[in-house]
Amino acid sequence: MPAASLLVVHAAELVTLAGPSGPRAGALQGNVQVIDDGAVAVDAAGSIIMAGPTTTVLRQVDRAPDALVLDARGRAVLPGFVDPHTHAIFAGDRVREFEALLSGVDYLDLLTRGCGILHTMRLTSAADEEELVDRAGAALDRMLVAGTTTVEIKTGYGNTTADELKLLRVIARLAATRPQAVVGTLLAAHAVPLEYRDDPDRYVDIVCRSTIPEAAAMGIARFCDVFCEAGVFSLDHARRILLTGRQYGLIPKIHAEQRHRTGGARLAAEVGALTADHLEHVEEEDLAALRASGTIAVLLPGAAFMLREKRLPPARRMIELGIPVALGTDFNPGSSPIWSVPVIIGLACVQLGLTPAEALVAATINAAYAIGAGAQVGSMEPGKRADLVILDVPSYRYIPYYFGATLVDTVIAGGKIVVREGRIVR
Ligand SMILES: N=CN[C@@H](CCC(=O)O)C(=O)O
Ligand SMILES: [Zn+2]
Repeated sequence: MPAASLLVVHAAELVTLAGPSGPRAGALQGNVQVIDDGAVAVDAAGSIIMAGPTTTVLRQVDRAPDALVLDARGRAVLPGFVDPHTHAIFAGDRVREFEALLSGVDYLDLLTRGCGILHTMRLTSAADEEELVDRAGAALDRMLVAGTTTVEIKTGYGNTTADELKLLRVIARLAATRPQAVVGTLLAAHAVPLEYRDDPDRYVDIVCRSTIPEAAAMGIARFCDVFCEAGVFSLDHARRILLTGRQYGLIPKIHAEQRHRTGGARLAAEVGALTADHLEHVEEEDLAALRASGTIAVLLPGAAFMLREKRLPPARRMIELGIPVALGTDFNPGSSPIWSVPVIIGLACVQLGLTPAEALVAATINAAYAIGAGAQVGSMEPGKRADLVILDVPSYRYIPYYFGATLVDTVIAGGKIVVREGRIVR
């Protein structure tokens, strides 16, 4: 066993999330594994050596001479949050559009008028790589302060193949320079650019014949996603895009049944998508298909909240059926300008009826499996990346209870302290 170079000891509650491998479903959805007076030992390479009761860890793990010991008395220690669904690379914002939404304008009508996602696509396509790295980096800093140590980032605001490839380069630069682990997703089919409005098939041709093959060759994206929605990309478009992505080695993911039921959830099951995301408008037979295919439901209550969506995903029914549920922020400038996973946990409890334990599983280990990183992050287990969050409260149960509050004191990413007393350590 290597010597510990960092030890966190005497946590009031060490919430390890340790358990059998694979996403947690049904009765296991709420399996968080709490150790009172717990400790975690981290090696010099930034991996977890052991998590357990403080007395056991101190007895069994040797300490390097210069080891740093953090006393977490009175505090809860959790694995870093994993955000499995963000659109974090964009230029500008849509604060004025938010006011239009509040006054009753429909989110999808904005797209029809060339606004919404298309507005962000224009600004993002015009921005250079440097500016986008800086802007997304600032967003990732905010996420870090809120406890996110692993983040999935989608492209999707590029107008052309070249713009989408630019966004992939931004993802690669963020992955190389930020404290968080970053996972990339190609979302070339996010909105039909205005010039293809009358012939969306032609745009889908470009996505399938040029964007997907060229993007896959870069080796940056791991997943291929599509916004399957009435008036955006049809079920047939989505099928073609996801199958083409799969042919090029990109694992399917899908924005499904967000504003209307279009068959996206059943398509997810058909093409073996790892996740189906949103799912506000699913019906029982869609859930049966997801259950049968083992697809993870990624719920995004921030978007439903900001868009004042009346219909919410049937999270309790999903858990009852044994569908693993994960949570994401869906951070983006339109439907969810929310970067905080704790806020999402609060919404998931209050609006979707998850227990705090179920929501925590959804935002850590299940979110990790939702981006294919369940063996590396999402729980405190030997060999995993030492990503830890120390709260300034004694239990994870306070996260939804003190809704919207900043309870994160310290964040450790890959064994390094990156946030202390709520501030980034440079
Ligand atoms: N629904 C599609 N995509 C995003 C919204 C992106 C935007 O509005 O800019 C979502 O997941 O909610
Ligand atoms: Zn999204």
